Amino acid sequence: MAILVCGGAGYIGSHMVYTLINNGEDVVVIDNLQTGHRASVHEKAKFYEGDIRNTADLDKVFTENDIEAVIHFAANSLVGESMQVPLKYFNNNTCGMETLLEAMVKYDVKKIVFSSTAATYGEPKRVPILETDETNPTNPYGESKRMMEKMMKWVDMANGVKYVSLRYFNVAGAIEDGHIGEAHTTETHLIPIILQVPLGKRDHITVFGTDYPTPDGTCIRDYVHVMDLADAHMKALNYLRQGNESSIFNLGTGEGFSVKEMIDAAEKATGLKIKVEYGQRRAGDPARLIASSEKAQKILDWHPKYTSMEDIIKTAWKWHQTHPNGYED
Ligand SMILES: NC(=O)c1ccc[n+]([C@@H]2O[C@H](COP(=O)([O-])OP(=O)(O)OC[C@H]3O[C@@H](n4cnc5c(N)ncnc54)[C@H](O)[C@@H]3O)[C@@H](O)[C@H]2O)c1
Ligand SMILES: O=c1ccn([C@@H]2O[C@H](COP(=O)(O)OP(=O)(O)O[C@H]3O[C@H](CO)[C@@H](O)[C@H](O)[C@H]3O)[C@@H](O)[C@H]2O)c(=O)[nH]1
Repeated sequence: MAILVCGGAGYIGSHMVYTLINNGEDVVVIDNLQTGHRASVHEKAKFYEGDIRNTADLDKVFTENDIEAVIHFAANSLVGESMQVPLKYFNNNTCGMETLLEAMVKYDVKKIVFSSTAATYGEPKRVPILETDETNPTNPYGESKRMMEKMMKWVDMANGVKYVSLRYFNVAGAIEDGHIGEAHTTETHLIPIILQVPLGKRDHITVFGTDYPTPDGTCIRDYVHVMDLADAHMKALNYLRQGNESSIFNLGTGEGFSVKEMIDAAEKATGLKIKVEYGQRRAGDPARLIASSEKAQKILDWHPKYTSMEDIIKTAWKWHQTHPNGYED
């Protein structure tokens, strides 16, 4: 039987496909390539160019393959954009989940591992954030993902589709050998933007806000390596295979780093000076997001290998240096 990876041509999805294949799994990918890259998909995976909102595309995948479980990455995920065009997020993310779950029920597929996000929490009342803390999303992206979690809960109760929802904090880095990595045409993430400066693609990095209630005034985030994340998905899949109940897990390292600290770490990782300018806050940015991943540690036995920001950035740097134009190289 095969694992269906929805959005397997994207940044995190492509790392997941490699990890699954290295673990001896058969993999089928469906991706509409709106932000993904065909070249990022492992050659041993069976690839379908299709849209998860299209029932006919899903029928084809589920009838031509014996699918054991789904790992679901396919989504739009730009926080700022979601504030401008919320319906795009409710359509692709929330409606996409509806058609996918419909197909899973129809074809009797009873396991799903889902990409959720720290954005489901909104502005946290305390850090580190626990899975049982309140969810009050402050943007349509986080809201769409929270709605997707709730849909899975009801479909579990009605149809017995078991889920693991993984709430990622800030995903970063690339596979160690640097042959796949983060290649978003519209890049908003901090680490790739910082690295565009030493790559000569950007004159400086603008730090969004220096007046946050943090020790150096810049926002604090919990950065987790993409390969550690893929490892957590393998563990979540095996957790479902063992017949366990549906559950939600945070995925982060449990340690926060400020934007300034990340720029310092990037200077060390690249050995190059990075020009910085200080700007206004970006709307919707919480001051501090740090995960408690104790639940994932205890129940999934997940222990992230990467805890040094310099090491995480070194893997991203290797990818960007060898692929300055992403998959166009
Ligand atoms: N990158 C992060 O820091 C982060 C943090 C928390 C959660 N997430 C979540 O992880 C997932 C993957 O994120 P990413 O950074 O790899 O994004 P990405 O844009 O690189 O990957 C998403 C993939 O899904 C595909 N896709 C989108 N809509 C589709 C549809 N309707 N049908 C078929 N394919 C579709 C895209 O073409 C792309 O290949 C997303 O669900 C995102 O919300 C990401
Ligand atoms: O040019 C830049 C880009 C970012 N930042 C700051 O860097 C931090 C991290 O920003 P970014 O990399 O854009 O990540 P987040 O906005 O924290 O969001 C990511 O992490 C969330 C979980 O924490 C996920 O929900 C989102 O999908 C994912 O994009 C924030 O304080 C930004 O204000 C800058 O100062 N300058």
